[in-house]
Amino acid sequence: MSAPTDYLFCPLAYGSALSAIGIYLLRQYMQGGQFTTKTDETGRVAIVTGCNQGIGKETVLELARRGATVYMACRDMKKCENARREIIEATNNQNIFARQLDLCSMKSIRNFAAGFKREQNKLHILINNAGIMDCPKMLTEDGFEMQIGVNHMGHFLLTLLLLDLLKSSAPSRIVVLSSIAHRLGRIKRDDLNSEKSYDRKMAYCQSKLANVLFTRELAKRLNGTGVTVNALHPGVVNTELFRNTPFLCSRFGKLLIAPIIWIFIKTARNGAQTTLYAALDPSLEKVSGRYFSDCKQKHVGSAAQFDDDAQFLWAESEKWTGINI
Ligand SMILES: NC(=O)C1=CN([C@@H]2O[C@H](COP(=O)(O)OP(=O)(O)OC[C@H]3O[C@@H](n4cnc5c(N)ncnc54)[C@H](OP(=O)(O)O)[C@@H]3O)[C@@H](O)[C@H]2O)C=CC1
Ligand SMILES: CC1=C(/C=C/C(C)=C/C=C/C(C)=C/C=O)C(C)(C)CCC1
Repeated sequence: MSAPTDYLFCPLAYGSALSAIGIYLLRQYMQGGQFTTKTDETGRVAIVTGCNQGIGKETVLELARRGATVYMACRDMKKCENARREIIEATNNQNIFARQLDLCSMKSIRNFAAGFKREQNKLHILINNAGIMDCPKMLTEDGFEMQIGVNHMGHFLLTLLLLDLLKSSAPSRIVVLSSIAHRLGRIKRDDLNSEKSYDRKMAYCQSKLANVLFTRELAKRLNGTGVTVNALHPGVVNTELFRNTPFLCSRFGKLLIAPIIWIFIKTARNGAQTTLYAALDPSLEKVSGRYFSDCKQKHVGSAAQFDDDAQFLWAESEKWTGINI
């Protein structure tokens, strides 16, 4: 009979142990940079859009732990209330509020901003987090293609409606959740609303490029006001964002692809780290118009460096949403 220690010499056991350690280390590495700087956010007021789940919820949780007053701006009030209750229970911060905001509707956005201004006379942090990806062709209430409508136009209107409050509360920050996908995007000057043709993947990439171009143009316009605006890629994060991505949501995807992706994909908590860094890190107080990933400044894609595209998008966004500053 062989002794149990004989297994130590079995190549198969060695191989498996080394693979398991390798997979573990790779997964740890892929979780990315952590925001560990201690800050006290007591007395600071924040809005986070689309935060009943995913990266947004984890962002609110950490803001709440640090003492901030947070307005959770969500389209589904039942999901928002549940998340709010969980966050209050976990942090004992009672200053967390749930308010309705549907970025598919300019009326809802205007109602949210007006309601917020009736309740608060300060706003220090605006986090444009809500997003959708890969959806079939749909239009918002106001006739915008859904991905450019929610991811860019809705946040454009919301930000401009809140800008006076952000300015009077300076130093204050705007954080825009973009994506590495902006690198594949192109601003379709002749068909921004995808009326001539619609490709669901490219529509997402265009909307995330719009996030970076918006950040670029807004940073210029805010120069000297004490309000900064930065964009970021949170990493590839395990959230409901993939709900419309068929190859991942199919049985095949869940059984065969998901376990491989699991190695590379961040948890929502780790996906929130770059947002928290951009919103809170004291070293970024005067940094504006930049793009971050893994809690570090990164270069934007070449399509995000065209000032004339940024100005075109700004002018179109003003036209579509009927607001200008
Ligand atoms: N996960 C990832 O790998 C990556 C994410 N990102 C970006 O991060 C951000 C957060 O996404 P993530 O947490 O991953 O995704 P989730 O799908 O988990 O969260 C998105 C949130 O946005 C909300 N939302 C969607 N549509 C609207 C709307 N019309 N009005 C208001 N809220 C809305 C959703 O609400 P509801 O629950 O009601 O649907 C949800 O709370 C997005 O901007 C996304 O583009 C960027 C790169 C990679
Ligand atoms: C398939 C596959 C991957 C998945 C990549 C994905 C799914 C990227 C998604 C990016 C998104 C959604 C950006 C959103 O804005 C990894 C993890 C790179 C490596 C292993 C193979």
